[in-house]
Amino acid sequence: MILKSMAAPAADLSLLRHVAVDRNRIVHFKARDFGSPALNRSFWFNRETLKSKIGIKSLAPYQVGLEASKKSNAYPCGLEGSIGLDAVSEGELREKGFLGLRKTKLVCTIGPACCTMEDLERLALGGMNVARLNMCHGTREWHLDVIRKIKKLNEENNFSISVMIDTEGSQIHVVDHGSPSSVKVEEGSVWLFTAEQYNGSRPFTLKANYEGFSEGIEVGDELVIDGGMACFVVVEKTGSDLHCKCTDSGLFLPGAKFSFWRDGKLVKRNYELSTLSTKDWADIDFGISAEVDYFALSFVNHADSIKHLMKYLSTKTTKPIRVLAKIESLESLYNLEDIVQASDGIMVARGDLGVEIPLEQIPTVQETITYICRQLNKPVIVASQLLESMVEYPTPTRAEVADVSEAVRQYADALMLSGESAIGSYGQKALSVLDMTSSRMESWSREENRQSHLNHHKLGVSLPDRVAEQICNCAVDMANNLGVDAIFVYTKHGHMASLLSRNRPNPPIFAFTDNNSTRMAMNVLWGVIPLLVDLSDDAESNISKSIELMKSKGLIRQEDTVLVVSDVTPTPTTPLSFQSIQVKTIV
Ligand SMILES: Nc1ncnc2c1ncn2[C@@H]1O[C@H](COP(=O)(O)OP(=O)(O)O)[C@@H](O)[C@H]1O
Ligand SMILES: C=C(OP(=O)(O)O)C(=O)O
Repeated sequence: MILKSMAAPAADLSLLRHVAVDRNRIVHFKARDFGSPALNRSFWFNRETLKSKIGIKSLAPYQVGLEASKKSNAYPCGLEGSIGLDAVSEGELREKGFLGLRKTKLVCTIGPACCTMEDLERLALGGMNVARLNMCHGTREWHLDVIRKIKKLNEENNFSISVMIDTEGSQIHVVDHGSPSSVKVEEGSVWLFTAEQYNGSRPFTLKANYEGFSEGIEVGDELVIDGGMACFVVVEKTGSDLHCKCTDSGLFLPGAKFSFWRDGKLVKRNYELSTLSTKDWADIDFGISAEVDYFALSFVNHADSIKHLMKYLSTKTTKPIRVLAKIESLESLYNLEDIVQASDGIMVARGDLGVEIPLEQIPTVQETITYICRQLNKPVIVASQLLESMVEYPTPTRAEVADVSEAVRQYADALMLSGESAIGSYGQKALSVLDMTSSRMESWSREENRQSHLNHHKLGVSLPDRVAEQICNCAVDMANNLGVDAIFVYTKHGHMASLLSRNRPNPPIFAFTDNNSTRMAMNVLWGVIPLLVDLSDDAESNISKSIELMKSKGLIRQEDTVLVVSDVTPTPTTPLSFQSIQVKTIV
């Protein structure tokens, strides 16, 4: 067990790395650090520019994203035709060169504000790597329509957007006042919290969504709405109804989440609910038939629910669908390491987490989860309220930009938009802010050589496949020391690609695979550009073919150096299994 008492103010975050900072170091800021947009880009660009660069012709003119002004090492356009690289990465590579490729992946929640073909296309061009569908909202028909549109865009415009289904989960504790807008709560007012279901709204009454919502709750307990939007004390309990007096005024938003606290600690309530509800199982069957790429499982408290779902998937489909665990409860923090081990990746679901642990602990908990995920070689997505103000406003707050930068500085694999894209008026702008902010922080981290602060002594001893792990660690050291332009890796299941990514190398990792599920799964791996290609049993021929193809398209050129990691499995022609590192200079 890694984290012991998250609710207590002095939660044990003993595994949290303390990055050594030399306080006497004199920092010389370079003039170029200031004032210039990331990667010499101006803030807004004409989407037509990128479209024409990547050969997409079907779109109407409108503004989205960021302009990539030409870098001296930009690549010339080559022959038309597919080399298994998606159109957006190919366009970015031509525009900005190897180091200009963004490493941090971007996830967008799809909702009513961005569900037309044109909206989705804009998000794809703006850098969306994964489209998330939250099954808390909308009908299955609506979700299916979105999935079909995304698949059509992938096929017709050579995008590579993965689809994620996020389950509703059965442990959501929600109260509602029955009116569509927010309701003010005055200090001293007494409210009834009831499980009685009725239509419309009643004064000073809130409906809880679950009958047993007040089980184990006592007079004197504190009731906190949405992590602090309003606070109450329980003054009377009648049956399952609670009469609560407001101690800290605030607001009830529709569908507010709540938690109970006693003596400064969260009251753990063991509802007899399983992580996956009947509706969740039906949504999972829906996701299987719609051939989605990931399931994000809500309210995972133990590794068992992840294992259970994985087992179910293995009996229902031959297509590997990756299972991500959402960390959003206190219980999940107690079992964090087991959950990370069992899952294919993690989402730090800060929205619900902020209802269960004090808000001031979220930043350190996020850093700890990110660190543990990297140790255990699992991708991690940082989610919720990254640019919340952009649901309403066209620019983010400075604090939001700082929050995004912090997640990138921590080397999270991916960042996620929720309401900003699903219901906000400025979804594409929010995506471009993520794109620009992460690119800027990545280039700063690279210049500052920050990846050398990663805890290397722990990398290399923590995974079962230690040979592959060591090969990848050494490969990344070599790649950084030699200053190669790109890393190439050939991978069936994405394992070697993830081991390389885990070391957060300076050059981008081009991961060649012949498996489409692997390609889509690699969309959440930091710094990995997946390519879908035919691979033969002959590793050397795969390497030379892909280099030739990239060269013929003008994507690599003479004098570029590429570090190649290959993992050869035994075949009749190559009976030995071996892994190799080669450095090739393009001639
Ligand atoms: N498919 C959808 N249909 C309607 N509204 C949606 C949909 N997906 C997301 N939303 C809206 O976007 C907001 C933010 O999304 P998200 O963070 O995923 O959900 P939640 O607020 O339930 O945690 C939701 O509160 C909801 O209003
Ligand atoms: C991502 C989250 O989950 P959901 O949107 O389902 O509440 C969260 O709580 O932060």
